[in-house]
Amino acid sequence: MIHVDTRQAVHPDHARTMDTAALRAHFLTQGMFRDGEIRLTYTHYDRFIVGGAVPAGGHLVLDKIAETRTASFLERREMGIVNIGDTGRVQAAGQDWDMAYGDVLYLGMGAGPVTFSGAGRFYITSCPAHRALPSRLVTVADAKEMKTGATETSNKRTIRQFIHPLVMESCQLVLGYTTLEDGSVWNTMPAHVHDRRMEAYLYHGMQPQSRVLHLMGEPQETRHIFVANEQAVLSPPWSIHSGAGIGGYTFIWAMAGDNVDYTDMDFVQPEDLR
Ligand SMILES: O=C[C@H](O)[C@@H](O)CC(=O)C(=O)O
Ligand SMILES: [Zn+2]
Repeated sequence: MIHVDTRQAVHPDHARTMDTAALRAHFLTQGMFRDGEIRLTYTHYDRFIVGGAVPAGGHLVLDKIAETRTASFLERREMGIVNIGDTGRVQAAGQDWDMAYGDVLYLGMGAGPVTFSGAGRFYITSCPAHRALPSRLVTVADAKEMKTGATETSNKRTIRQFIHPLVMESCQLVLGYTTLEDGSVWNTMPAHVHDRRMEAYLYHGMQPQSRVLHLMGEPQETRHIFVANEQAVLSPPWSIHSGAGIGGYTFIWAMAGDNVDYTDMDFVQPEDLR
């Protein structure tokens, strides 16, 4: 069973009028990881898709969805998959890959139906592509690691870049994940925006009772969303995306847009946030 939820793009003038329920309905995705299901959210920001596939020992096939009106999901798209569960298998284009926890799989345009099996909890990201590039498994050892932040500023963390020009080629997709050091709580502070690219943050590795206070909105018009484990926030091009957690967490960041330049960010210092 494949379930797709569509989210329209929201103008920042509209977003600033929203109450908590409306902010959550437009920008938060909940319940993506359910046993035996593929659950996707299609956002009109850069036509990005995020979702979950939990085969729970069975097989799940992502072949096509009505929303793209293409013969196959990947006909004109590329995909990045992160396994946030136990070892599982992904099959596409006559190849199969065993994915351990934390591994990332890139599937190029035209790879055909995608089959998920095993004990994996697969986080799916996808965006339009303009040419077929080779599919590739990127393990944690292959990723580019970046240490940033400091204990004094409560934001010491490791950023791992997987689908990134320094590691491999993609069309639009840029993806990796960031893990907070014990006792550090803040991600992406100082905050930034990049109007050229939308972004999605999937928070995971959290205790069930824990929450991340995710910050969004224009830098001088911020709002917050309380996020639970395995929920994602869709970040519009005009929005900051930053957060502080009650306990430890990891978040998968994925972007699409005009460039694949990870360093292209317009920073906003804390004193300029409102
Ligand atoms: O555009 C890049 C993204 O927002 C993230 O990679 C930032 C991040 O992981 C962090 O600062 O912890
Ligand atoms: Zn960003």
